Amino acid sequence: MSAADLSVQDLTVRYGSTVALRGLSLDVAQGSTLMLTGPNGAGKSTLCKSLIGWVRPASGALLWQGQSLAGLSPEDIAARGIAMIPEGRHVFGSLSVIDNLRVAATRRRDRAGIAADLDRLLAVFPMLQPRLQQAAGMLSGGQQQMLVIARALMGRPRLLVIDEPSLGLAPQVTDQVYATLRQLQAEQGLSLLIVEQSSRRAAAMSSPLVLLREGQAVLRGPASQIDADTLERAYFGDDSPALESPP
Ligand SMILES: Nc1ncnc2c1ncn2[C@@H]1O[C@H](COP(=O)(O)OP(=O)(O)OP(=O)(O)O)[C@@H](O)[C@H]1O
Repeated sequence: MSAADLSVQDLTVRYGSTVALRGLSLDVAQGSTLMLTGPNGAGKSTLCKSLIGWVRPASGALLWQGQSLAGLSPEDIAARGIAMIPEGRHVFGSLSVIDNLRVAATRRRDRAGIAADLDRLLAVFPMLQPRLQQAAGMLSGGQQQMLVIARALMGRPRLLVIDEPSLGLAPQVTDQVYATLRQLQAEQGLSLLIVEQSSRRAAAMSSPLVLLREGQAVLRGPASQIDADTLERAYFGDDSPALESPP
């Protein structure tokens, strides 16, 4: 098994008196995908925000390639290769598609590298090519999702954290988004942590899966080894299945 790129250890996060994560531990292996699922309020977005320094944990550790992320600013974390796409597909609606991509590279000085990255990304996201001069706000939901993924990749992350990529998308469009993510992973060895509120969609990725409820991992394992009934019971909390060993 590959080394863990990301290791979350006994993480607790509080918002005032609300405990959003209670001693959560999980790993994302290098170049692999971890699907994180669970009902509303389970703590999924809180984990994403903790990883990129938007939220400070009360206790526990976040290790990236063996180094602690404690106390680092979001900019420092991004510079170490972690990017997050928050829920809601935030494109700059009045900017053109190409300018949305260029904005992501404003801190880079390597013009040739930027041009090469744009070419590479447009090969992965061909639907953006004929729309480069269009306002991003005019794109369909699926195209906007592709654009925010492409934009995040302009920073050359090693780990991409995506909060609810399928939100509001038709199933067929969601399939295209996932196919593109798989292609990126195969080509670039990108590590992925993907939040999916739908446990069925999360399980369909046949990757390791962690199901959160009330800030705790109540089920985990390779999706192929978790049957639909067990998944549903864990999700709704009717009966807590025994914890399996971590993926
Ligand atoms: N800024 C905040 N202030 C106070 N409580 C918060 C804040 N953000 C989240 N919470 C609470 O923390 C808990 C976890 O929320 P979080 O958004 O991480 O869950 P989630 O699994 O992502 O749910 P959803 O899918 O609804 O976004 C919830 O009880 C939520 O109400």
